[in-house]
Amino acid sequence: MLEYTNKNAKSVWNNCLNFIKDNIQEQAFKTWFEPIQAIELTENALYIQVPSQFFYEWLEEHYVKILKVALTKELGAGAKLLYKIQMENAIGNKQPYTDQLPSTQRAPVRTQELDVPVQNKNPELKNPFIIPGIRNVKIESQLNSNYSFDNFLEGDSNRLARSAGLAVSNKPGGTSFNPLLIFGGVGLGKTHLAHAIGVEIKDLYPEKTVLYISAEVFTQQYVDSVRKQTRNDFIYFYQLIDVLIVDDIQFLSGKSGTQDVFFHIFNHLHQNGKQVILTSDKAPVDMQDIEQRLLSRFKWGLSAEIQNPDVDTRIEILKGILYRDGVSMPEEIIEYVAQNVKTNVRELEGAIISLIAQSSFNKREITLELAKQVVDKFVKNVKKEITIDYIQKVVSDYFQMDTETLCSKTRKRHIVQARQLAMFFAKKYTKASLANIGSEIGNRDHATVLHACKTIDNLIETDKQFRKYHDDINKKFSI
Ligand SMILES: Nc1ncnc2c1ncn2[C@@H]1O[C@H](COP(=O)(O)OP(=O)(O)OP(=O)(O)O)[C@@H](O)[C@H]1O
Repeated sequence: MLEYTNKNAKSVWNNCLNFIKDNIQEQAFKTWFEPIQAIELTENALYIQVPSQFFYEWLEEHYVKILKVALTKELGAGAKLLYKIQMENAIGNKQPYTDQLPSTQRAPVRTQELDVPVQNKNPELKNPFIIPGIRNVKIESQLNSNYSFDNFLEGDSNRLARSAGLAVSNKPGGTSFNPLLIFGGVGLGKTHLAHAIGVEIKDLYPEKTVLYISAEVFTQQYVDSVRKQTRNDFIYFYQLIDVLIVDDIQFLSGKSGTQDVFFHIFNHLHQNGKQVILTSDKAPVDMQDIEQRLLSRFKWGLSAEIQNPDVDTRIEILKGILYRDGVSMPEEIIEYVAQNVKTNVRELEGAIISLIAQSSFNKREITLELAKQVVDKFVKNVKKEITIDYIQKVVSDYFQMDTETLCSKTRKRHIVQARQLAMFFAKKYTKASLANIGSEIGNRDHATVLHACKTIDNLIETDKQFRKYHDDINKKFSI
């Protein structure tokens, strides 16, 4: 009887596959349909087995319509598709077993059955942090213990983000700040705060699995997992985390595969009351090439901005560094440095450290005169860096593309506009001729550069969003 049913399930499924194959791309068919097994047919319901929960979610997300059409053709209007999820490596059971789920038409993706902690089912998953061949289920947090709340000075510029971070640390997953998105310009302390939250949680809740990862490393791991066909392990791994901290989330921009996988991981964690902390160099509203559904999730919790610190906070930060390094310095020198290095905290740190170094190497007393020399050099050096190369880098970083793309021949509007902005800034901030600018930025002629500058002037006048791009980037050059 079972054999008879199996045979029917298979033939019904085969017919469905033939139909699906004709309607989707070959690679998608291979990836998402070939691994499926038809396992049972009861009246109007077909049970299929899929290799993972992620697989199920993907099918429901992307292929539910075509599945419905195919199955209705085979089994009539009341056709139902039911999924069984294969759980590999179950404890004490070498045989795969399944969790069962109904098909939906974008109904809730998760059901009770799926909420069973993945941990227990898959103790041997591959940890993307571990070199192949070495097994280790213990997840290292990758946190930097030098970054703590104690040495993250509070000021008006970061009060909201810092307080929200503290609240999240005290009750990870239990506040409405989930996700907590910390955003702000370069070198203002996002990474520091993100680590501090993780370190504090580890102190308060040592049993929680906390993981800090940059979006860049996350992307590399995902790409590797696709290459090595360990995508499911990758997803399982991330679903084990209690507190996931992803730094520089804007890096996911334009990477639709990684965004997709992150979306699923995010949903899993969020629905299971796990805490997600994200940092970004822009507010969600300004992120480009990030899928809407992901952006809307970023906005579920709290987006807290870190701004440039005011002079009082800069003084406190400098004092913190001096205290840490056991160096004393006259108040007027600290104030001088704080008043003159305004760009961001990283540069403030850089200036005071070079001042300390200068004085100790040259065995000179730290005087206001020495401070002036160092700061002058420091600030001037930063100014000197505005070259066409630097402009191309800043503009392409801002739009999350590489400089090759910026300079390419493409006519895609957003790339053309980024290129035109780079030309515009090159004209504004360098002494290079139009012809020179053109030849460095995409090998164009002087007329193209002239046209670019006019177009940008015009866009700044007429397009509010574009003006914001211009102003954001311009800030990076005006020191
Ligand atoms: N409020 C603060 N108190 C003390 N140190 C700070 C503060 N804000 C930033 N810093 C220090 O400034 C430096 C730069 O901070 P961080 O790396 O966290 O910046 P970021 O915003 O993540 O920058 P990026 O966008 O480049 O990644 C770090 O050394 C950090 O410790």
